Amino acid sequence: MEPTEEGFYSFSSQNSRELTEEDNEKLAKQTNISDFKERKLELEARKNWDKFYNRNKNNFFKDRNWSSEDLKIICPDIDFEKEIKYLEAGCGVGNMLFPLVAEIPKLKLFAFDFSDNAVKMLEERAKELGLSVATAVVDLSIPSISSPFEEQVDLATLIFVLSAIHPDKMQIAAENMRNLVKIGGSVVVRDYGINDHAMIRFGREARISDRFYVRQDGTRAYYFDLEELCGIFEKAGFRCERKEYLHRMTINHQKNLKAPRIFVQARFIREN
Ligand SMILES: C[S@@+](CC[C@H](N)C(=O)[O-])C[C@H]1O[C@@H](n2cnc3c(N)ncnc32)[C@H](O)[C@@H]1O
Repeated sequence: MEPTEEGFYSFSSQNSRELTEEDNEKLAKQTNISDFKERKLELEARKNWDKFYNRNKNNFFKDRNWSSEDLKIICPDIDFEKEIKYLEAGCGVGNMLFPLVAEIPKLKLFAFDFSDNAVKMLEERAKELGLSVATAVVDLSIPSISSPFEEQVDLATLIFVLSAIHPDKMQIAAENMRNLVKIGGSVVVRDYGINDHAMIRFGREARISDRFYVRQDGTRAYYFDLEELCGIFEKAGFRCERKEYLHRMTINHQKNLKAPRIFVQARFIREN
């Protein structure tokens, strides 16, 4: 585990991290919210993300500048010199899509999110940049959605999206992704992993169910076990081509704080 830059190291593995005694103490103090509040959060999921984007505009998530290099490693067989139909599913304001197309200009772009505000902000940025992006407002957790686009894509990404969906509806989301991607096409997922620092840090009255939490602003986050993530996509008709936990340690020397971030990352290929 060599530092890759000051205060930061990074590696990937097939295992998440072991919990420390301190982590276990923090987890033991977490308590569940009521069933009533859980149902309310589900009913208001779209509204809460819409409010999130209204409040934060496009300033919250940073452009994911790792996107093109990482995608080329995850999908070495895809020829990015050719036109590739690429969909950012759960696009937010396009923090994956914009840096990606800056590096891979031949991408044909598609994007959707269930937050109207997010999609509007993405459209504005696309217009400023003179980029053509087919956009739609789509809720991935509704069974059997019909594709808002005329064509199925070669490659789709779900970046920190599935974790925002209720675990009971993740299977539906994966099945919907199958309809959006052509046979042989890929879905690349990056999301929060079990035992991530942020999962341990939640306090009382924030746990909805096992590894599923609500933030102060009403948005939710699930922390995945890698095998569980693969199971969801395999059941939806995908083959898992690659899977890993990504380990990142951010260190604040001044405050003497360490934040061991854990993400899951996988590539699924539509089989039939
Ligand atoms: C953490 S943000 C990530 C946004 C973007 N992918 C990125 O990398 O910055 C999660 C996104 O998922 C969207 N989302 C949550 N549930 C969704 C659903 N059921 N259908 C479509 N989008 C959803 C939210 O509106 C939000 O934009």
